[in-house]
Amino acid sequence: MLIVADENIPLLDAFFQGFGEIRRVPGRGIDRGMVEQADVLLVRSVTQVNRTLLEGSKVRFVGTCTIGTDHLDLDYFTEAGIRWASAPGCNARGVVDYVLGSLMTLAEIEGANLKQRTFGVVGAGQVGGRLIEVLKGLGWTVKVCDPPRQAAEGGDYVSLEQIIEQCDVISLHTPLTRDGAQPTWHLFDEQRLRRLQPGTWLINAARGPVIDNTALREVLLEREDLQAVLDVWEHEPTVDADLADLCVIATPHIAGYSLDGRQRGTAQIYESLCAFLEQPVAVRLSDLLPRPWLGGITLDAETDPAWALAMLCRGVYDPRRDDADFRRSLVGTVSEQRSAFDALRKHYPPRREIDGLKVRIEGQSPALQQIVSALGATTL
Ligand SMILES: NC(=O)c1ccc[n+]([C@@H]2O[C@H](COP(=O)([O-])OP(=O)(O)OC[C@H]3O[C@@H](n4cnc5c(N)ncnc54)[C@H](O)[C@@H]3O)[C@@H](O)[C@H]2O)c1
Ligand SMILES: O=C(O)[C@H](O)[C@H](O)COP(=O)(O)O
Repeated sequence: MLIVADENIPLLDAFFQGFGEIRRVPGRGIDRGMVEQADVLLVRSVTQVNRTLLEGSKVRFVGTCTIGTDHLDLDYFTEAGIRWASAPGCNARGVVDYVLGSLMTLAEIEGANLKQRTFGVVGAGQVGGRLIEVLKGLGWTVKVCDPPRQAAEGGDYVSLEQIIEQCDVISLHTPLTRDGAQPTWHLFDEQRLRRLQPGTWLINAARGPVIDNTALREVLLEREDLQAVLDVWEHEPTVDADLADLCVIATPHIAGYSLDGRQRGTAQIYESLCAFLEQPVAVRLSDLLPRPWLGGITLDAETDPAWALAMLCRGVYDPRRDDADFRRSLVGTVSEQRSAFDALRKHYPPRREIDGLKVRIEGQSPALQQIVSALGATTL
């Protein structure tokens, strides 16, 4: 069996060497010639997998080690009888850590009290759902917009217009869709961006085109009160450097790049391939993941809860380093900037998730206890 795989997929040998030959290729450069003789194609989000790439090839299974699937032509897969799998939820916790780290940074910059903010989460799936749980666990006010979920299950949801009118922190966690009843392409267009409440913080760690980037640049130029955090960009790996300049935090699509999340993505696709081939699962991620290294933080019961929260979140992930590295890369020609975007991602340093955090509270502090459990960390 020949497996053609994006060279940036971690643990390729550990999971897939038992199946046959693995041919590693650069994800952005995968072409017809490379996949013609492949039985299995393993990708990440940077490879467009469609008729143009696959027609006439031997590929029978496509696995994307990512949550997002907007780079896959699923209609074509159905037509061609190609089985596929994605990795739902694999790096959701990493994205939540990114949002929390960004909120702590924004709060510090603005001297804001997060308790007094109203949080709007757009998209309540694997990422948004976890984020809502954490924010509510912290006792903060959260409003949720998810029309597909609302239609399917009912529940306590608000409209996007209500999010815009009532929230001063808005975090986007929808897939990128162009068709269907609730398309998300340019969900935040110029008109909606202009209606954001004074002082709103807008966070996008979903997909770049969920916000009209040109309109956002115009609106941010006019309205200094708005703060934008962007991890994803229209036309990646090309980034509008002027827009990045106007953002309070700008990063190169690494919100979900926790080591755990990336390795979990590979593990989930391995399990799907085993199911496709009707083979038993022989390799376990738990045997491969390095030990959590965030063990053993001790807090005194007298510790200020707001300080403790910021310290715990930023101890796990502080977006300021990625922001600084990214801004330094936005120089030179467009082609140099595109290469730098990919290089920052390819050589991303290991980062662990907040679940691995172990906290000892010395004395009794219900407020600190609430924070630790809301974050999903373990109390020692
Ligand atoms: N920046 C990153 O590193 C990173 C990492 C992981 C995922 N992502 C992106 O985040 C997206 C969300 O991930 P997820 O795991 O939560 O996906 P999910 O499929 O579990 O959840 C998406 C939710 O969005 C809802 N939704 C769809 N259209 C909507 C609309 N018009 N308005 C409001 N809600 C809508 C869906 O009903 C669903 O509940 C992914 O599709 C991916 O594009 C980015
Ligand atoms: O959809 C996802 O899972 C994320 O956006 C993922 O982190 C993208 O990373 P990439 O596949 O581009 O390496």
